[in-house]
Amino acid sequence: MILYNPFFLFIVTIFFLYIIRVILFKTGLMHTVKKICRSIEDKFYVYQFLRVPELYEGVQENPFYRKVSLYLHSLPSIEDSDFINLITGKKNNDIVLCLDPKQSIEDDFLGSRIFWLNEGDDKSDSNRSRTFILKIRKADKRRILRPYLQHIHTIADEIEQQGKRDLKLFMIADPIVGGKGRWRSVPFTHPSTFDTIAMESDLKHKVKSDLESFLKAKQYYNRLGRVWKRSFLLYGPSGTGKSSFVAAMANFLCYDVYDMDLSKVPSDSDLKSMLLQTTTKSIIVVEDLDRFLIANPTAVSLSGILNFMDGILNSCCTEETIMVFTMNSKEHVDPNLLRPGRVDVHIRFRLCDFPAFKTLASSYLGVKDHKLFPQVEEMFLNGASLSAAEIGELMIANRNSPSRAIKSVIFALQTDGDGRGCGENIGRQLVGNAVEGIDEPNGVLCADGFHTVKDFRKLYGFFRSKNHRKSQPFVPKR
Ligand SMILES: Nc1ncnc2c1ncn2[C@@H]1O[C@H](COP(=O)(O)OP(=O)(O)OP(=O)(O)O)[C@@H](O)[C@H]1O
Ligand SMILES: [Mg+2]
Repeated sequence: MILYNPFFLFIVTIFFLYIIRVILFKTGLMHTVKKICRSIEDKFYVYQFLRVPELYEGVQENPFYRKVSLYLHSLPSIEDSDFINLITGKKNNDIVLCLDPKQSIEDDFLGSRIFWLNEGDDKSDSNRSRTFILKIRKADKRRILRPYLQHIHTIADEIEQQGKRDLKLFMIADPIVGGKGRWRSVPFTHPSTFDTIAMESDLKHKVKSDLESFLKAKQYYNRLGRVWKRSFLLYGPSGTGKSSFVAAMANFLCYDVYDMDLSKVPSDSDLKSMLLQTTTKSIIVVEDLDRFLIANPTAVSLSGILNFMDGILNSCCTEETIMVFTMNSKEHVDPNLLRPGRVDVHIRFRLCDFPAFKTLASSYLGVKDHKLFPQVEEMFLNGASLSAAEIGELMIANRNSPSRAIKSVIFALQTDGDGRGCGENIGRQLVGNAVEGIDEPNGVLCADGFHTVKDFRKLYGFFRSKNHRKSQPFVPKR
């Protein structure tokens, strides 16, 4: 009889509803129900799909892809994605969420729902690049598409300006895994900065202001009919900080790094297409160029390298290009390869001298002065020298005892200091890992034989007057 009691039936219904709610929310069923509801809802709308490929015509970089990527990765809804990659950010305790290929994400704009799909890489087709697909209701398109795209531009620019972007290191992909002539990226977390590099501070300021004035000079380069490009050559013995300097430049500019390992580039045409794939706001680095040239490569020809250095291939890009070449010595390299205009800034990295040693002692050991310093100084003055890498290693190994660390450096200078630095560090105005000169914004830097900025300026002035060329005023744009 109780079964027909309305009160009892009410209680039972409530109980059942409660159980269903618990099942839906405590298990993944709710998610599935929502998905089904959404796919039913979708049947009532007509959608339009818009592709944002990373490359267009298979080779040239599409800057909008990068902006979309920045924008999507800043959306709070990324946390609700079914699959997400967790990657360590710039700081150690920073976790960055990164979209998985084939992953979709939702966005709301002006009251409309917009969907994005990360198409990822199509490994079966090496010409197909990564793509984002925008899915928008046709009914909403006229009203929101333009303002929405503008909104993406604005937000992405803001993120870039605030330096929130996580830097990437691009390397040439293994042809079997990543496709022929393609880049793959990993987070760039190199901690080197201009502050951590033992180098004359005046030189660091010159490099920084050179970079800054170059970035402001877009209109100036355009007016001259020149590709907006700046090339740096870092040369000097092993372990003197060339690669660390590249990382410091990238961290200073907040730019990605493209590690162009020429030995992995199969041909000149691949070199071209890989260059066109590089994105703006990045530094293209060619390490150990001298070794590559001496090895007499067959895959990439000298003219391929020259075209690359001249930036002809990048001339279709209106954005700035920064290239850095490193080498141990310029001795065996055709001077034509390093002529002014092809390489703008030559920075010479030297073995350590006493001031550089003191900088290292201060940063590695926290020691500004020590009773053993005069002995070390004398050894440097007598021509003994070690690279910053060698001294750094000794200091790290003995970091708990500064005296022991300095003694081990003295010992190494006695045994290894075989005069490599002899004549290098003595009698020079610039100390430590020194540059041979920094030019004016529209000029060229020192080549061999000009050891001071003054020398170079004299010669440069001579050429200018000879060619009856008037110096152009420097017009910063930004
Ligand atoms: N000037 C410097 N100041 C501080 N640390 C330095 C300096 N030079 C080198 N080091 C340290 O030595 C190590 C090696 O330096 P790095 O790889 O930059 O040298 P490199 O000139 O690129 O050598 P190689 O020519 O062999 O590639 C790094 O760990 C770096 O921190
Ligand atoms: Mg290096």
